[in-house]
Amino acid sequence: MKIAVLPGDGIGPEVTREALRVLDALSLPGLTLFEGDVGGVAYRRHGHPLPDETLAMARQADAVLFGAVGDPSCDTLEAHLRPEQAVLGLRKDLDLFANLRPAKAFEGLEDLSALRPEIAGAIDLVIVRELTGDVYFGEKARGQTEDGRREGWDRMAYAEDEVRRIAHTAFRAAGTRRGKVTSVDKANVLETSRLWREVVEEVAAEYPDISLEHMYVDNAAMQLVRDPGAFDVVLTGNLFGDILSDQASMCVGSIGLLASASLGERQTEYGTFGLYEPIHGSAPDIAGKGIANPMATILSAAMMLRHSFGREDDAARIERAVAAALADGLRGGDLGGSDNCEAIGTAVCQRL
Ligand SMILES: NC(=O)C1=CN([C@@H]2O[C@H](COP(=O)(O)OP(=O)(O)OC[C@H]3O[C@@H](n4cnc5c(N)ncnc54)[C@H](O)[C@@H]3O)[C@@H](O)[C@H]2O)C=CC1
Ligand SMILES: CC(C)CC(=O)C(=O)O
Ligand SMILES: [Mg+2]
Repeated sequence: MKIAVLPGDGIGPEVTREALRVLDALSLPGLTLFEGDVGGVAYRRHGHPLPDETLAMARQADAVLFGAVGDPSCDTLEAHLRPEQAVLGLRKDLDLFANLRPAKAFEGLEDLSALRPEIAGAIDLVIVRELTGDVYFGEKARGQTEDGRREGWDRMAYAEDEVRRIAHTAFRAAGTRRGKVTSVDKANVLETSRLWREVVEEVAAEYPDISLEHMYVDNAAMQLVRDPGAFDVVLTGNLFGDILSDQASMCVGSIGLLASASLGERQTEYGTFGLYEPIHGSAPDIAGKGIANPMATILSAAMMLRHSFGREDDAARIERAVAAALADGLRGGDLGGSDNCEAIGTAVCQRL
């Protein structure tokens, strides 16, 4: 079982280190780790945020464990050299079109949610976000209007097959959960969304036992804080899913808690090839202080064991250990506490 470890920038290396300690504590047989440069650190060492050797390492692995990329000192670089291009490039190159972002209440954490405890306690949803299309990957440019004003544009588009495959992912996921898909779009305004809705309806016909509702993204943002417990599977595009998942994290308690799996169709001898990362970024404001919450990355490693290595028992062990650490009062700064990154990693290891 080969894992390409790509820690990246900012708090990426800090949280990845703790996830690796947890994996190490499980003493899994046959695990081999390879580490590669990615993001701003790769740009400085190799002149590119996603060097060829890193890409080759990811392609040859059975799974990728990714920290985060992003570095304010790179913000003025040409777009294709920005650190963020590394994660976008990996997702596209590896055809990881299905991004699963589960958000579930932790017992004892309801009071730390941005929502009232009785509302927060009911949250148990998964955002199924399309990850290789939409406005993130559309043609983009800067120019000038005819009357000389600066303008910038990004093309938003989805082809029907792109919508169809992510819709199947969502309906299959709903079949293993509470049987409900909420497809989130902006079909009252966007042509892209009108096609999205049409194709989702076609796919829904193949899943008669799953209920489907459509919701505009502005309403979805509101409903997510009004009654998050009403959502089961949220199916949406790249841009809307990015925004709604950060919002969902605060319904649970913190962005430092939400994990993700980015999957495609490629199968290895152990499971589905995937890339696993916390939903947060490189958090430059707290980087280097050792105070980031590594739980999102640790939970991403659990998702890796489940989806890429078929080790459900070990995945559940990690998830129980994280829940137990929270139940025992472990709190990073993001949750108003003072436990540092390493202490949280240690606490999770002790509860495996
Ligand atoms: N997948 C990736 O690599 C992502 C990269 N980014 C990049 O990260 C950089 C920073 O972006 P931001 O918008 O600030 O988002 P961010 O998610 O890095 O941080 C937002 C806020 O949440 C806090 N935070 C995030 N993760 C935390 C953790 N584990 N523990 C405690 N606090 C945590 C940060 O300190 C900050 O106040 C940018 O360059 C951005 O492009 C952003 C999101 C995802
Ligand atoms: C570089 C960004 C597109 C990454 C991000 O914000 C995300 O995937 O959540
Ligand atoms: Mg994001």
